[in-house]
Amino acid sequence: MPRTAVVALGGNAITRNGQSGTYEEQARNARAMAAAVCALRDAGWNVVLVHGNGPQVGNLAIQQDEAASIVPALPLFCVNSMTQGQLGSLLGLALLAEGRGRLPGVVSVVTHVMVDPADPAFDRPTKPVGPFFTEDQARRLAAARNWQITKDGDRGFRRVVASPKPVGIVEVDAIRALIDQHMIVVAAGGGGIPVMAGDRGLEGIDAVIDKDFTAQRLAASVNADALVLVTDTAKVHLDFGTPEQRAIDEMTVDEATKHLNDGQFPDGSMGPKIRAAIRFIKEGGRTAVITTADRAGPSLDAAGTHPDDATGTRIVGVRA
Ligand SMILES: Nc1ncnc2c1ncn2[C@@H]1O[C@H](COP(=O)(O)OP(=O)(O)O)[C@@H](O)[C@H]1O
Ligand SMILES: NC(=O)OP(=O)(O)O
Repeated sequence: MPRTAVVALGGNAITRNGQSGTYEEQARNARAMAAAVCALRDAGWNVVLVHGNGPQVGNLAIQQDEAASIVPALPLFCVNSMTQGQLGSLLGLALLAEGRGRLPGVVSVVTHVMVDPADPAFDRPTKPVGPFFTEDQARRLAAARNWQITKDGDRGFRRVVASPKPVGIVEVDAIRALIDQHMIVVAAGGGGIPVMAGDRGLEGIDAVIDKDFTAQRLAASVNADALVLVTDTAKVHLDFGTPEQRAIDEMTVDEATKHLNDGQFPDGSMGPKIRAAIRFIKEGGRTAVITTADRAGPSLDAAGTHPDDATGTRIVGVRA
């Protein structure tokens, strides 16, 4: 019986730092991702892919605003659903091409995710979306468009939007059924389309959910064996960005919690990945990995035959 890995893929891996987000750039990046996912399949894993959408949802929201004098701008929750379609297609095409003749199928599931409208995150936007700006540009845009902005590491300034925690995945039974058919499933893209219970059923609510947290919730819901958080850095570091920075090959949940409490992992970037990994293990998952796409397979190799320079950072309950 194949094991199941839920793989979270950062939106920044699809539109990379310094890229403007053209279709060709995104398709090229998706092909690299598809090769890594197919390698995981070849190693015997069922794969559920949860893509991010930070750059894409922010870009698309700007396109909505810019065109608002000609056609109505649609709300942010709805723009999230557009990114699921666009990125689901992009990744689907890349996976179908890469896995030609080897895959039973690739299915993208439009996925809604329940959030709590009383989540304090609605009063404190933290999720960076869209392009990077200089401080001056960002301040002018914030004033003109009523944006909140933040410094995103040393990469520049970005718009931030509310990012509530995912509390439930509406289409989870359909996702489970597709995993049982050994399909590659693209699900809960962009962290899912945020919804809450309303008078007439579920209603959209404007926010962008963190895809690492949603990937963890989905992984727990489908009893996944592994949670793989793919990003643009091969390993998590201590004292990241300082002359003393050093890579971590493996951390126990206790060690990860201590480093998190020591402020080693910032909220807008590495923090959510570490929190998602810790929660996954605490809720019964076996292995969580944070790394680049090409190192995902070697990092999940239970035999441990790969050298440290081919693997990422593993988060485990206790050291073997
Ligand atoms: N302790 C750390 N170790 C490694 N990377 C870190 C650390 N702290 C912050 N980062 C930053 O986190 C980034 C990954 O987070 P983010 O860009 O939000 O990921 P993604 O969009 O891929 O989900 C890395 O590119 C790196 O700049
Ligand atoms: N929604 C989300 O978490 O997107 P990123 O991974 O692009 O930040």
